Amino acid sequence: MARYAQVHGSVALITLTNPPVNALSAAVRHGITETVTRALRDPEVKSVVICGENGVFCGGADIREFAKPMGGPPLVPMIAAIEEGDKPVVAAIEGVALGGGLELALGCHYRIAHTKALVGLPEVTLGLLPAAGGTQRLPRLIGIAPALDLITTGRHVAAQQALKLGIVDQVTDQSTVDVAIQFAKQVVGQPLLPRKLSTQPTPCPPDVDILLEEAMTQVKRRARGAIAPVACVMAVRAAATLPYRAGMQKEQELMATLFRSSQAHALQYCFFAQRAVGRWKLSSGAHSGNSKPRPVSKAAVIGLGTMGRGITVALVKAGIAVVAVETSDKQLQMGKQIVSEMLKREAQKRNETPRLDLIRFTTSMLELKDSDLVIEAVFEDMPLKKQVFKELSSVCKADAFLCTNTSGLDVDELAAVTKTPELVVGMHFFAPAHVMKLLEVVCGSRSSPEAVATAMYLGKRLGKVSVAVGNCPGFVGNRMLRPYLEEANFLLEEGATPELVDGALEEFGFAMGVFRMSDLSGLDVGWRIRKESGLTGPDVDPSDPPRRRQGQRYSPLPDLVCEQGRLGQKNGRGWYLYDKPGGRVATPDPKIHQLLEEYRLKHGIRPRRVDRQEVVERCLFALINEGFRILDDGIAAGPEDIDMIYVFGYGWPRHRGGPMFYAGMVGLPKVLERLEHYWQAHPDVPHLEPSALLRRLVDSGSPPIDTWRDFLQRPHSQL
Ligand SMILES: CCCCCCCC(=O)CC(=O)SCCNC(=O)CCNC(=O)[C@H](O)C(C)(C)COP(=O)(O)OP(=O)(O)OC[C@H]1O[C@@H](n2cnc3c(N)ncnc32)[C@H](O)[C@@H]1OP(=O)(O)O
Ligand SMILES: NC(=O)C1=CN([C@@H]2O[C@H](COP(=O)(O)OP(=O)(O)OC[C@H]3O[C@@H](n4cnc5c(N)ncnc54)[C@H](O)[C@@H]3O)[C@@H](O)[C@H]2O)C=CC1
Repeated sequence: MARYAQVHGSVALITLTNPPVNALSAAVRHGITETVTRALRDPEVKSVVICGENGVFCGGADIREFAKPMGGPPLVPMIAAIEEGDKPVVAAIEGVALGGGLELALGCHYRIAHTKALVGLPEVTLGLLPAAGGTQRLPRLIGIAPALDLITTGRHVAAQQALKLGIVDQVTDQSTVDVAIQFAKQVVGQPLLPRKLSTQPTPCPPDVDILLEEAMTQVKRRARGAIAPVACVMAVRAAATLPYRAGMQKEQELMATLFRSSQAHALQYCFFAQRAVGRWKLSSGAHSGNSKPRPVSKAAVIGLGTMGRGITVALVKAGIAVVAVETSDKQLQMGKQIVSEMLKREAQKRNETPRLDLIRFTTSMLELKDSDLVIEAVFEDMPLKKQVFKELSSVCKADAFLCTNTSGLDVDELAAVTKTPELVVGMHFFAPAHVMKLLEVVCGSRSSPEAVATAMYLGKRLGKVSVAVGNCPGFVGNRMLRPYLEEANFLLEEGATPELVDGALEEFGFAMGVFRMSDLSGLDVGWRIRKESGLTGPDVDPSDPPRRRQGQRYSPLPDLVCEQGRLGQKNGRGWYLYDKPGGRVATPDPKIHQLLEEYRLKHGIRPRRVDRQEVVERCLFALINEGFRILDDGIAAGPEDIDMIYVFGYGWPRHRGGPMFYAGMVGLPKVLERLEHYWQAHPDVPHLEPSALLRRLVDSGSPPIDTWRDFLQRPHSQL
């Protein structure tokens, strides 16, 4: 909808009204078309201001409408009618002008923004391009290079920078609408043609072809298989090389292809899933709507290792005071130095002063007595963690939240040693903790709604996507990772190389294949866990054949690699060879190939040709299968939760929507058929046995992903 008012006698004020972000729904487009026509026809009206209700100009097209047949007036002629009119139209931008919202503003003759406003063309993040003239008008306004940057990244630009780029004409910290109304009165009578962007030539540098070629190469490298960024470059090329009309034609053609693509569906699913996971619900009936977080102004971090340092930095960046505890002065000094450097680097990036004053470094737990919330990040060792939790329970104030960053240990077992098990939750960050956007909030069986709400809200304050999960070994993300890693190892046994497996997964869209990722994390981490669980080392049952453990197929290959002193990137040798210890340049290592050949010979394995399709199916369908089990066990509330965990924590390509969405796209019957096939070939690998939920869904006709919750055996039971 759009409200119409005549102000100051001669100015028509059109206000978009569609809370919360004034998205351009059919009703709003209808309202704009009608009110603009009225203003242009009314002889008393000399100029027009368009603004949005509640301090938000417009969040763009209504994304929810994309899944339905399009009705109402289309955006392109609506915006053209504004631009073609003979009365000056001023956009008064408060809050945001994004996507179709900015395209609407670009059709206006002038743009005035509030200092706090943000503008941008984020369509690429939804698998689309700005198809209401954005790819043709923005380059005409600000030039090819900056337009390419904004359109291919979708990044938001703050008002001051928008002014520098020439996107807006004026920035104000007063009432934007009042300033725009005054402005609209002043510009009456001034020539309008130069303000009609579609009539203007695109300013092109002499080397525009090279510029566009370089942009295309760069975008293809970054896109990891996403098609929208490539289409964006093609559309901007059209703005540089074709007249406006032909450019618009190209924009529409490219959009038509993108609009129907599975990638656009996946990215739009991610947009809503990211917001949906914030609305958590526990089996007790408590949910985000009825459970209030408690404020956290003083936090504490126990252990300043890899994770503790990142968590400290994340807390300080959010303005939260931290007491950081280590075991010895030496460890403390080392932690302090690294945290200080990290904070300085972070502050430098944002042109701010590092808030080192917010941290108190200490070796004494007694300093925790006024902390509101404590995050434990000591070694992954249950007896040690229990000892720490006992101590926390006696030194902290009675209502302090006690959180653990364990990557998979039992949160209930830790809670049981405290006096306040209801205040214990898992806050599972991902490395590097100040960068990675995911936080798994692990709800123990006794965690109170207030504790869950506080951890979820704290995650949000730290800029994370917080997902509530149940308590089981590995929670959601790491539990699903196990079959993925195991399948990758089995493929090496059967004939693949690390580079073949990684190549297939990187072609699928992962930033890093499984072996490069393992090298980065450190191969000794998994080795230690396998030793502790008796899978390798002196505790192995001597009656187990070499490639079987606890009745299942087992690959000792990763153990052999570690035994050779190859610990990954950190010491320059792992599944790959690196340029130097800690170096990032990975090259295939003939010694690993030799190790694989000798291993196969020793175990009588005849290597066979493994193709990329098998890599993707074995690794990813095994991971997805575990995802179905997690859903059925009530460890994740819905497929969106799993998908957001993989997109934000494990580098799953967003344009494939997350593992569960991907399964739906591939087709559940196909996933089931391939799992059956591989399970028959490898009956000693239980994770290949199709899960009961997958079978139920296929038996029920493979319903759409948003109805899967109706088929769960124990919905939310562990949350
Ligand atoms: C051949 C076909 C031709 C089609 C032509 C298409 C032409 C185009 O050019 C296409 C487009 O405009 S695509 C849309 C581009 N706009 C965007 O991507 C902005 C999306 N929104 C945001 O970034 C943040 O919500 C924003 C920054 C705006 C606000 O952030 P907040 O953190 O304050 O609030 P959120 O929690 O994100 O959002 C509040 C509620 O609003 C919903 N929402 C936001 N933007 C929407 C939008 N554009 N359409 C529909 N719903 C939208 C959002 O989902 C949330 O609702 P709940 O999920 O129910 O909480
Ligand atoms: N490294 C990773 O990628 C991830 C690790 N985690 C989990 O985070 C926790 C910590 O892991 P990392 O930081 O990698 O370990 P780390 O080995 O780098 O650091 C552990 C730190 O805890 C300190 N510490 C040990 N006992 C202590 C005590 N009683 N009081 C105070 N400090 C003590 C040690 O001196 C050391 O600095 C583990 O539970 C791990 O499973 C979770 C997510 C990712």
